[in-house]
Amino acid sequence: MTQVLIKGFGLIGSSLALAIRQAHPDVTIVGQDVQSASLTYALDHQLIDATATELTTAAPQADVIILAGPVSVICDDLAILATLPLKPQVLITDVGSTKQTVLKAARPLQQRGFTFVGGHPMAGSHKAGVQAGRADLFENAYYFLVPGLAPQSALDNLQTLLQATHVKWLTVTPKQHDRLVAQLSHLPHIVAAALVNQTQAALADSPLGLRLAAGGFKSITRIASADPTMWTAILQNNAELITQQLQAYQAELAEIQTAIAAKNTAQLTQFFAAAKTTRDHLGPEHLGSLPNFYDLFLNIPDQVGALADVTQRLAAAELSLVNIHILEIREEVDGVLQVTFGDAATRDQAATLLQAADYQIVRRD
Ligand SMILES: NC(=O)C1=CN([C@@H]2O[C@H](COP(=O)(O)OP(=O)(O)OC[C@H]3O[C@@H](n4cnc5c(N)ncnc54)[C@H](O)[C@@H]3O)[C@@H](O)[C@H]2O)C=CC1
Ligand SMILES: O=C(O)C(=O)Cc1ccc(O)cc1
Repeated sequence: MTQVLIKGFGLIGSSLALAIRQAHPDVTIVGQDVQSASLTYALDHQLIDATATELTTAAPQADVIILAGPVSVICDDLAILATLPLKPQVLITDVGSTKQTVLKAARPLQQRGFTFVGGHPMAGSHKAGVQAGRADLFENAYYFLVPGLAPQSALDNLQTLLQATHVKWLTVTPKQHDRLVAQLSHLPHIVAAALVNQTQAALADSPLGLRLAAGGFKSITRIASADPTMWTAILQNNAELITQQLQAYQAELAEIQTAIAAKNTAQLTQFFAAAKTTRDHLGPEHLGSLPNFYDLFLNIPDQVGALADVTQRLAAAELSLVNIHILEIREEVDGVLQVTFGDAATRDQAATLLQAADYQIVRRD
């Protein structure tokens, strides 16, 4: 029976596990993570069949190894794998957001004759952790494959294993990959985080400050909620290309600053018109890549039927939810219920409906 080892069992690792389970229920999935709570959750929810504590002992048993920790950890793991007595036919892959340093780190492994295929799903979320995992997270998204020295049969096997992700496969070189994602993903994350930090500082003396922000600020900065450890590793592993693109972006900002100072109406209008034309052709957010999901967190009383009451109210109003999850509930203490929706409008309608029924909404994101 095929055994798949997934090291780094967070958002991406758990979402891939769910997709593998869907298409290949007979595959044994072993999870490894530094956070034992993630593995307990994964076992409890049947995302994995077993846990592993050490790569050194788990990897030699595996037929497929998926490295899904932060990029820096993936590079370290590849160096360790090169020293282990792996199965000769093992297929090793990763999901890291950068590819040049990853492929470089895979060289010793390849020199020993093992097969490594670099991978990167262009879908995800600003949310981290095993509990955010979804089988349909990658639907319609592009999934980069960076074969390096791997034969076509290895790419075919990986695509078969991950067929339930319903991604669009795209084979690229490490450099092509890193250039594309520096511009489309890494630079936007820097811009979002910089905007949040600068706004926080600029409005520090305003009593309501950031809480006054409308939808525009929230949608352009959503990805600033992403995991800091993951993004530090990404920036360090794609530093050169990100630096070049940051310089080009700063030049764009300087140009618009000059146009504002010069009261150059034509240039200002052209600036927004060009962006609007390009953005309008991108299509709806849920098609193509980067699906999103929207959460409501509400207090629920420790009473039999509380969960059913919430779901019945939503069903009666024909508000469909993607997932529902009790975060904590202790005897005689209120619990927090996380209800996930496919779009912001449905989530907001659900919030209004539940508030009217005296449920307290503690957070939405
Ligand atoms: N979040 C996203 O939207 C996307 C992320 N990626 C890439 O996928 C990888 C994983 O990202 P996520 O799943 O989002 O992050 P995550 O934070 O949800 O999961 C990462 C997991 O790795 C574990 N981990 C960290 N160091 C470890 C170590 N030394 N040994 C074992 N486990 C370790 C963490 O405990 C965590 O559970 C990263 O390389 C990221 O760049 C790729 C596409 C999208
Ligand atoms: O949530 C979003 O919009 C993202 O941008 C997700 C994402 C994060 C990292 C990647 O390497 C790919 C996709």
